[in-house]
Amino acid sequence: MTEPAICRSIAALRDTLKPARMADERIAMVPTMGALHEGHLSLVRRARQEADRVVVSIFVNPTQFAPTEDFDAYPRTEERDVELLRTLGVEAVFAPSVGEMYPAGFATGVSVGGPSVGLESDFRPHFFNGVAVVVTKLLLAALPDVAVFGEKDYQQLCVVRRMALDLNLPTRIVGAETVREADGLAMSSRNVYLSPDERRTAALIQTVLTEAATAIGDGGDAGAILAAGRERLAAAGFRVDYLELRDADTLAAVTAGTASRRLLVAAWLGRTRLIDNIAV
Ligand SMILES: Nc1ncnc2c1ncn2[C@@H]1O[C@H](COP(=O)(O)OP(=O)(O)OP(=O)(O)O)[C@@H](O)[C@H]1O
Ligand SMILES: CC(C)(CO)[C@@H](O)C(=O)[O-]
Ligand code: BAL
Repeated sequence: MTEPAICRSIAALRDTLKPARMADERIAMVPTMGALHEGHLSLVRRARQEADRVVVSIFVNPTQFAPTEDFDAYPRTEERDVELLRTLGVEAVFAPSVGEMYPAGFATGVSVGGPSVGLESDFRPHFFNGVAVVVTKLLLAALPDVAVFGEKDYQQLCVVRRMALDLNLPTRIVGAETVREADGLAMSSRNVYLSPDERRTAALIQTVLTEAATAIGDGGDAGAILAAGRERLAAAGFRVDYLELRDADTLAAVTAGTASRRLLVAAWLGRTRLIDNIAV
């Protein structure tokens, strides 16, 4: 059991990490919005394999939520989160206030093109600007050697990779596999919004993804397969934002030269928006 240092300020985080840095130890960061589940914990375990010290950030970032979205309702369970992290040997938990991250008069943006175009951006146009600015700030606060992000948020992972490359950030970005419930539903902090009925239906997302990925991989007509997938989800009560096939590296449209493909989905079940993806 390690007692993680709870750092509320960037200065406190840097002080906490200083001895490790002076000793030339490797530092890994896992950025989260808290309400931790097994998916997050798998990222922490991965981070521990990659480095000597692990810092986990817990920050519900207001700039990636639209005014109509669930910033206020987003689950906040810091005490329980720290309890879970205690068992995993985490050096520091960075849990700043909004004021610490966004001082009065904050006026700077980070805007990423390329993989942020389309998909999530068509439905959450503010989202990647908010993610890009906060991830930049988190990485500059901790200056980790490695940062671990989940493939569950596949487009976010691609955007962060692009940004780290373009801005010469001194952090290697590592993607970690999606952790799923027994019925295949991707773990997500927002799954707690689902009613028992919706929770049962939610597993259909993974079924549709795997069946469509297999059919497309076998050479089927992607357009027809995706249309059938959208219809199947709609018939079960989902409101589908997108179910699309993209280049797995750039997230551009698939062409004859595309080396690897990824199928990505976002769909609403009642008031809960679920996302998932799969390699094809
Ligand atoms: N099931 C999962 N498997 C692996 N990584 C995950 C999983 N769920 C989330 N992550 C990763 O954890 C990090 C923090 O994500 P976040 O705190 O937003 O959790 P979340 O469960 O995705 O919540 P939300 O419901 O807000 O999408 C991200 O890199 C995200 O991709
Ligand atoms: C990367 C992140 C922590 C930035 O707020 C968030 O988008 C998330 O939890 O995936
Ligand atoms: N998991 C990504 C954070 C968000 O949806 O706001």
